[in-house]
Amino acid sequence: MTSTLYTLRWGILATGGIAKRFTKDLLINPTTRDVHDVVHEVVAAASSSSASRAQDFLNDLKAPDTAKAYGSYKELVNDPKVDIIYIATPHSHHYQHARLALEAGKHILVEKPVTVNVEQFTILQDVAKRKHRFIMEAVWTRFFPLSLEVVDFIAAGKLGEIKRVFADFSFWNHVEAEFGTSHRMVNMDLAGGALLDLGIYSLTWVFQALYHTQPESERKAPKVVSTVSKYAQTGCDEQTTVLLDFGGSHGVASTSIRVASTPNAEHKGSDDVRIQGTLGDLTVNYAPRPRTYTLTPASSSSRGTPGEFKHETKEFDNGPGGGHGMFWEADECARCVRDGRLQSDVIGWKESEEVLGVMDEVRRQHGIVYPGDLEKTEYPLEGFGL
Ligand SMILES: NC(=O)C1=CN([C@@H]2O[C@H](COP(=O)(O)OP(=O)(O)OC[C@H]3O[C@@H](n4cnc5c(N)ncnc54)[C@H](OP(=O)(O)O)[C@@H]3O)[C@@H](O)[C@H]2O)C=CC1
Ligand SMILES: O=C1OC[C@@H](O)[C@H](O)[C@H]1O
Repeated sequence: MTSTLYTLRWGILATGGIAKRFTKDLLINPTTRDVHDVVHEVVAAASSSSASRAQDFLNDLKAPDTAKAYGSYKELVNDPKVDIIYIATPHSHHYQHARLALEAGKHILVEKPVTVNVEQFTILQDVAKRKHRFIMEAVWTRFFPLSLEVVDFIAAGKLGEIKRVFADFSFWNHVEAEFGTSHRMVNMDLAGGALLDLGIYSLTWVFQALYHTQPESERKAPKVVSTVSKYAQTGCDEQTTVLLDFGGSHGVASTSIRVASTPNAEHKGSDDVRIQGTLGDLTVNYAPRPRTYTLTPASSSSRGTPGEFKHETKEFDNGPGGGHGMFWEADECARCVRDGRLQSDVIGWKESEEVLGVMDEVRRQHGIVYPGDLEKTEYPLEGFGL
């Protein structure tokens, strides 16, 4: 138990949608979520377009007056007051921006997916080791108390042997009208497509249940087959289903930007995640930002060993203190940096790499290649605002 309060000093790289949401969470007092060992300070933010955009961002969020606004990412990563950089640019740009921050000696939290392919992430790991700096992929879902409890429940064997996992994260959109061709969701120049943006959450649940719950030495990459429908206007994947075989246990990870389990705001379909073990079934209401899970034991008459749990739905507060739930991953960064760790156990480098490996394989199976320099590992490259 740490008795002193550790402060992690953040620099925010980019000022778009998720940067705003994450920074708002950083500014919430951790005691509102019963966290008493770490605290966060927003020291600076940078926009690639102008310092005034970064200043507006800080003002809108009511960041402390001392927070600096920069008009370039380079200035931000060279600010000696910043410990860690949160990289919130489109996925296409993560590798170049992560590299920029690491090379400047900063720890990094990189939005999902950490890079567009395994090759790029492998190089980031090498740089992090060389510089002795922390990197984590910002898969915030994994740090929700609900996720941690579900993973512990499965790892303790309480659901028996997990045989199947179905996980979906999808949006119900009129793709042509709402995303057109330039929105980052569909724009190949920004590594768009359902798989990397949303499907990563479906894969996260499959991996949480079938990979992370195994002892580290027994974790193995799954066999992968997949089907993809492409968006006619840009060629990105608009609907992807991946079958994963973990040595006889199956995962089905699906994603779509056309249809979803929430057709409209009032009416929701079934839960997004279903985990089936030999002792029972566990469903989770919503893949990225879970709030409830429901346990259903298998009928004891059909089993030698009945599960030691009852049918119940458990509800969690997924946004204490008025937040969105992104602060839990930030708390993990603070503890890892405080303790001199280069990676987290909750989403370590190997697991991010395996998930990315599945996405690489799906893209390989369907000939999806991001254009220009997006898949390259050379650094620095022109055109990334460096
Ligand atoms: N964890 C989560 O829940 C979510 C995660 N994400 C992830 O966050 C990342 C960013 O998504 P989001 O915030 O929605 O995206 P936005 O388009 O809202 O913001 C991206 C920001 O990146 C900067 N940027 C730098 N270069 C470019 C470029 N060439 N084109 C566009 N923007 C550029 C801009 O900031 P500036 O002008 O200040 O430099 C821009 O505002 C993605 O990787 C996505 O997967 C997104 C949504 C939710
Ligand atoms: O990470 C994400 O989760 C929520 C979605 O709104 C967003 O598009 C995606 O990037």
